[in-house]
Amino acid sequence: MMLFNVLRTRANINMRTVVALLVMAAVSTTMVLVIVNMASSQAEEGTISARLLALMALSLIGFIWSQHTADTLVAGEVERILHQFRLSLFDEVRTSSPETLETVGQGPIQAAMTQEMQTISNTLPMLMNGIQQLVLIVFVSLYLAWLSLFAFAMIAVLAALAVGIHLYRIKRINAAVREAAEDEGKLFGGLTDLLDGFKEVKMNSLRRETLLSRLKTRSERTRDTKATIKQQWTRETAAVQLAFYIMMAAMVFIVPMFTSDYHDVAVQTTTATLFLFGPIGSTIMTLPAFNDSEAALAKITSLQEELGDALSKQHQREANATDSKDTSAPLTDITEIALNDVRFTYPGPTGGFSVGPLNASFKRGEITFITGGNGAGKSTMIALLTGLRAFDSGEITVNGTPLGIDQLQNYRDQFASVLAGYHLFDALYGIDPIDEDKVNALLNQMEIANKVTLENNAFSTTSLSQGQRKRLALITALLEEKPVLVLDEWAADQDPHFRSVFYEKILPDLRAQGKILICVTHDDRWFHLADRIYHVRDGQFDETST
Ligand SMILES: Nc1ncnc2c1ncn2[C@@H]1O[C@H](COP(=O)(O)OP(=O)(O)OP(=O)(O)O)[C@@H](O)[C@H]1O
Repeated sequence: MMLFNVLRTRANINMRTVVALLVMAAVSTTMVLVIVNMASSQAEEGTISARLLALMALSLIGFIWSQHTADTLVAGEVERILHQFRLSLFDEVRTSSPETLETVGQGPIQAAMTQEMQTISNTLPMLMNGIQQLVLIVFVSLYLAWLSLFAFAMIAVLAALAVGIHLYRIKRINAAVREAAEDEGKLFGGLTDLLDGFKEVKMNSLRRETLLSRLKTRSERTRDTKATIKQQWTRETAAVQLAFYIMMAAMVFIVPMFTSDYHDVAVQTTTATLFLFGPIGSTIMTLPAFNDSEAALAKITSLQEELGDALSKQHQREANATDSKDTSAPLTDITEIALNDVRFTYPGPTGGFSVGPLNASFKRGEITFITGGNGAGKSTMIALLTGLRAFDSGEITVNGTPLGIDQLQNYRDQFASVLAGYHLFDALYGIDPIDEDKVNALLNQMEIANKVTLENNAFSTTSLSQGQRKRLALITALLEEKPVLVLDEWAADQDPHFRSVFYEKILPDLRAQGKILICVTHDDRWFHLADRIYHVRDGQFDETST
C-alpha cells in the first residue's frame, strides 16, 4: 500500500476529489446499464422513451467528463511526484562524495531513475482504472442484487471462487516473471561484457567462444522461462473466460430452478452479468501492475534510505575534516593551501588502505610534483586535497586558516583538474561567458585547432586520440580560470614533443600567471622544473629536494 501512502502524502490534488470522480464515472456507467435494460423492456413493447434517451445522454456525458477529469488529474500528479523523486535523487547525488556513491552503487541509482520510475509512470494510470472498475463492480452488483438476490449471491460466490483460484495461480506466474527478469539482467550483463570488451573478445577466439556460449545459455534460459510464462498466461486468460461462461450458464440454467419470478428479470439480470465481466477482468489484470508499481516504489524508497544513511555518515566525516566554527566567508586571493596531519582510511570490513599523517603545502606561483609508485596513494591524496573525499582527522588550511564546514563547496570550486578517469564534456558547462578568442588560442597552443573547433559553445568533436582528448580536457580546465590546477599523470598519454611543450612551456606560463600547480607525474626528466616535489610511499609524504 506504499503507492496509496505516497499519493496521500505527496499529492497536491485532493484525493477525495479523485475518488468522487471515480465513483461518479462508475455510477454513470451503472446508469447506462440500467437505462439499456429499461429501454429494452420498452422496445419489447414497441415504445421509445425520450426521457430515457435524455437520461442516457446525461449518463454518457457524466461518464466521459468524470473519467477524463480523474485521468488527467492523476496522470499529471503522478508525473509531478516522479519529477520530485528525480529532483531529490539528483540533489542527493549532487551532494554525495565518491564514498557515498561507491556505497550505494551506480546501478541502483540508474535503475531507479529509469526502469523503476518508468514502471510507476506506466502502471499507476492502470491502477486508477482498476479502482474505477472496482467501484463499478460494487454498483452493478447492487443493481444485480436489486434485480435478483439469488442471482447476485450465485454470481458473487462463483466470481469469488474464480478470482481466488486465479490469484493463487498468478502467484506462481509472478515468481516465474521475477526469475525471467533476473535471467534477463544476467543476459544484459553478458552483453555489456561483449560490447565493452569487444576488442579483447575479437582478439581471442577462445574467450569469444566461452563468452558467447555463456550468452547463448542465458538467452536459452530466458527464452524457455518467457515462453512458459506466455503459455501460463494464455491458459489463465482462457480459464478466466471459461469462468465467465460458467457464470452465464448458471444465470440461465441454475438460477431459474431456484427462483419463481425470475422470468420477469431474466434478460436484465443476464445483461447485468455480462456487464460485470469487463470490470472483473480489468480489475484482476490490474493486480500484477499494482505489484510491479509497489515493487518499483519499494526499490526507490530503499535506495533513498540507503543514500540518506550514506549521506549522513558523509556529513559526519566532512564535519570531522573541517573546522567547526561558523565560517562561510568566500575564499578569495588564495596564496597557499595546506594539509595538516591529515589521516584517512578507506572504509572496508577488514580495514582498507590508510594514508597519513599527511603534511604538505602548495603555494601560488609554484609547481608541485607528486611522485610515487602504483598504489602508493597519490590519487587518494589528491582526492583528499581537493575535498572530493572527507578525511578522518587533520585539517586543510587556506592562507593559514582552517577550512570551515560551510566553505567546503566553495573550496572545491577553487580547483580545476584533469584527474584519473576524467570525463570530457563536449559542452563548456560552467564557463560563462565563453571567450572564443581564448578558446581558439588554447586550441592552437594544444596543437589541435585543425581537429576541433568551437561550435555553439561546445567542442565540435571529442572523438580524438587519448592524448588529444586530454589536451581538450586541459583546455576546459584552463578556461575555468581557477586559482588551483591539479593534473593527475596528464602528460602520460602525450608524445615526446608535446610532453616537452607541456613541461617547458605550458606549466611555466601557468606558474607565471600565479596559479597553484599540482601535478602527479613520473617524468623524472622534468623534475628539475618543479619548485617542490612530494614523494608518496605507502600513504606517506616525503618532501624531496628538486
Ligand atoms: N575506492 C577505493 N576503495 C578502497 N580502496 C581503494 C580505493 N581506491 C584506491 N584504494 C586503495 O588505495 C591504494 C592507493 O590507491 P591510489 O589510487 O591512491 O594509488 P596511486 O598512487 O594513485 O596509484 P596509481 O599510480 O596506480 O594510480 C590502492 O592500493 C588501493 O588498494
